[in-house]
Amino acid sequence: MADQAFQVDLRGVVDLLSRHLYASPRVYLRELLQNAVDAITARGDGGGRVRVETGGGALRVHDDGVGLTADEVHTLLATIGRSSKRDELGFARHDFLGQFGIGLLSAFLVADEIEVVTRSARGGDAVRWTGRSEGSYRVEPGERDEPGTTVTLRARPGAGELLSPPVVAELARTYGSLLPIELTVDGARVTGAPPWKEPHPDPAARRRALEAYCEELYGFVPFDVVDLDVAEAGLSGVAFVLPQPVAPTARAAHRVYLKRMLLAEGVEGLLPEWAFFARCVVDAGELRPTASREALYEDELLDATRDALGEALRQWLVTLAQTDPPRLRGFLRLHHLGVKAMALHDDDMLRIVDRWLEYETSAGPMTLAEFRRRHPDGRFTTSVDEFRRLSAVAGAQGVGLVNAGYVHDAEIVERLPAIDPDIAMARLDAAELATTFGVLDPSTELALRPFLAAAQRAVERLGCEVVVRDFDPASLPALFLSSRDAQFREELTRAKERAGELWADVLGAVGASAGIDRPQLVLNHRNPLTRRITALGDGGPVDVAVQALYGQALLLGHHPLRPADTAVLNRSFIGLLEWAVHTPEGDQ
Ligand SMILES: Nc1ncnc2c1ncn2[C@@H]1O[C@H](COP(=O)(O)OP(=O)(O)OP(=O)(O)O)[C@@H](O)[C@H]1O
Repeated sequence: MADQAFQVDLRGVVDLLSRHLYASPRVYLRELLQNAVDAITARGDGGGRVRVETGGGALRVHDDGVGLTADEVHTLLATIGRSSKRDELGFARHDFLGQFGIGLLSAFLVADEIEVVTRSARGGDAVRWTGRSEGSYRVEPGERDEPGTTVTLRARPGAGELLSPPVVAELARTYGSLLPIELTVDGARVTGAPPWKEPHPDPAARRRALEAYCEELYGFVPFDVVDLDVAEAGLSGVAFVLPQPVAPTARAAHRVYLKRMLLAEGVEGLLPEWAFFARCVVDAGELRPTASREALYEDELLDATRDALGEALRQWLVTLAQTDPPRLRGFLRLHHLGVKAMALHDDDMLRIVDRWLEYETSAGPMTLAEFRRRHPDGRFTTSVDEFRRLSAVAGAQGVGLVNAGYVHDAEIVERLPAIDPDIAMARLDAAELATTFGVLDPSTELALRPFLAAAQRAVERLGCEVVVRDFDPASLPALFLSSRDAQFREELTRAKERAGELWADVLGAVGASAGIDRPQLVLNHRNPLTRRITALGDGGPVDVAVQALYGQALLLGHHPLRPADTAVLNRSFIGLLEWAVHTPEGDQ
């Protein structure tokens, strides 16, 4: 028995295409334009015109391309999935836009009947092919003098809008305005050269034209325009640098043309992720579309292209640093996050960050390079809270401090030796600040002994050690210092409680050698209030006052509050209230 061919009801296939392949029925015009351009390419004698005509509820697309012979009409237009544009291996033939053999079907998204009148440039008579959406077609002699093809669609009920003159004109402009042929809609020319290839009298004029193009497309005047060229991918175009900061998580969408036909306006993944500060418009001859022709096909070439485009943007930045530092600073103010992300892997970017990006420091905002010049022995903090807490104290003591608490900052500072091995910036160990606090003179120290003993008792249970020092700023009554060493020791204590005897001994030995180093509550003798508290006599509220200073120092430093801390904070507050409003005994 002979093999039978499948019978396919086109309505099911078209339904499938419209639901799952194409984002919108608007693509029908793109597919018709694509076929017309491919036919012109196939004819191969240069020139070529495509005329689109609207009116009377119908759409006509005329091309002076290669056309089809009667035989070709039977094989190509009657078989879904049959394309004349693939070679035996199934790869897309390089010059064509189409390759899958389903494009023409998309016309059924808007019409129930497609008519193709065609005459082959290779000879033979004109042929008329009429296909219907339920799957039947008819071939008969057609009328046409010149080689080429005319496709006619009549709007199906409900699809009239999509074939109306203004919508057709808009669709033709959207998809086809960069096509390398002459495209007209009802006589009006739609096509022109890509704006980045248009000739201009001088660079300033070109720049103004591209800015205007960006404003028309995206609604913003770009911070800068970067030319893009990736020979491998046959790609050219421009990147517009955004004039506003954007969230790095916002997916950057680019306008991509393939062989001068618009692929989509919102193509993702064209640039490396860090380059979220740029929007591109590019045309590529070698990149491949997915079957829906709405996204780029992920392959090695796209990978390599992405890298090359990233390199172009990186080069732009390096050049800006060399030629126009004020503009570079302006750029960094907007897009420091992207640049910092680059600096994690790229030495040139790291140099730019080091030289040009301003950081918060204890001596005001300045670049890391400037900071190192002023404070060869400076320190950095790895959290914003720690910086806020300690910068005034550090500054007052001549210890330079950089806030490296924001995203990527600590890693960046730690990576600086990659660009200069002599750069060594250490993390701040909060306890080291205490050692540079001014000590009191011996007689004051002696006089404070009884107070210190009482103060120590008041916070003993909280695992903290009280010291009195003399430091700036005088407005700060007390400071809580938890050194990493101290945290290490706390961890040890906890581990010891968990571990068995054997390990406890080993850990104990480690602990002993680490020295006694508890978190410190440093009371500031330069602060008038603190000074009055240290002078409180036996009957005074030393307990609650010291606990209140402890609580306040914790809050000020954004330290996490343990349940015991919260309890002490409450108790001291109530205690102080009682002192404030207590009734002298005689009045009762
Ligand atoms: N305007 C035209 N002039 C000449 N041949 C055409 C024209 N339109 C369609 N054809 C022929 O019909 C075939 C099928 O067209 P269809 O649009 O379905 O697929 P395709 O363009 O090959 O691929 P794709 O699915 O990627 O668009 C084409 O390969 C081409 O040979």
